[in-house]
Amino acid sequence: MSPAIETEGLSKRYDEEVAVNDLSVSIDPGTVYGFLGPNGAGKTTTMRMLTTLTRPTSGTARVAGASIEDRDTVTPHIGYLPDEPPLYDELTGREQLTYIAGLRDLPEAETHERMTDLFDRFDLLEDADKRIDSYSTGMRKKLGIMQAVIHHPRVVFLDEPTTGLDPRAARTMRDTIAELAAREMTIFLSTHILPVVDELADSVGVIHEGRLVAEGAPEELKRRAETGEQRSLEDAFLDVTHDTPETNVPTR
Ligand SMILES: Nc1ncnc2c1ncn2[C@@H]1O[C@H](COP(=O)(O)OP(=O)(O)OP(=O)(O)O)[C@@H](O)[C@H]1O
Repeated sequence: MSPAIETEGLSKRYDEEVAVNDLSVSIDPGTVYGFLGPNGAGKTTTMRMLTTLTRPTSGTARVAGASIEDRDTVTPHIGYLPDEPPLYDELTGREQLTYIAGLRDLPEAETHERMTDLFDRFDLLEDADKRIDSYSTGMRKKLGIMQAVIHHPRVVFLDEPTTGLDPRAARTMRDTIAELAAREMTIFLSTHILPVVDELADSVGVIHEGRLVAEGAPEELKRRAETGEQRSLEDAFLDVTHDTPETNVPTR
């Protein structure tokens, strides 16, 4: 079974700033991979390289079996929910999804069926025909994930998917992520919300100043290597990123 995501020495430099430094990971299909790191650690830059939106300075990566240099082969197999979902404010939610499904060459009947299911699941049926410029932040986020998965991609990249959602919507988002993973979708999940990672991730990578500083199952990261003592994922995160509890790392 070839990895869903595989990177080898992936690096991105902006002038003097090394945003991502020699990143090598291998992620199996059907895995939820929690990608953690403090602000400015290199998470978004990594996701932008893996989704072919920005080119690496050096190193290679394959996503869903194709090189990220081969944008046309990669993009049909991936979905991406960036921090700010790319939406057309003047469209309605339904028009936006129809447009995206059209770009993805999804047949009309399937589009209709999946759209109805997604609007229902995220409790947006009543708002489906309202213009996006009337949507709240949480509603935009919901529509953002809907358009990231409507074509049933093999690999989906989610940047802070639960931020801005109320508790019920956050629950729906977590349930949806778990369901997608059960359907063999690979989820690359970047978030600061450690309980979400703790609940969903099969594997966790921690990036700090562009480098991968820890990787393993959440349970492994929580177990102190030397003593076997259990600690929280928050403690583990703060430890490997050399922050202290005073540095205001959001955990909810
Ligand atoms: N277009 C750019 N030009 C210059 N520097 C950039 C650019 N994009 C990112 N950087 C820098 O690269 C580093 C990594 O940024 P990135 O956005 O990947 O971090 P992040 O882990 O996603 O952070 P956050 O959690 O705050 O979203 C930061 O120091 C940032 O200033």
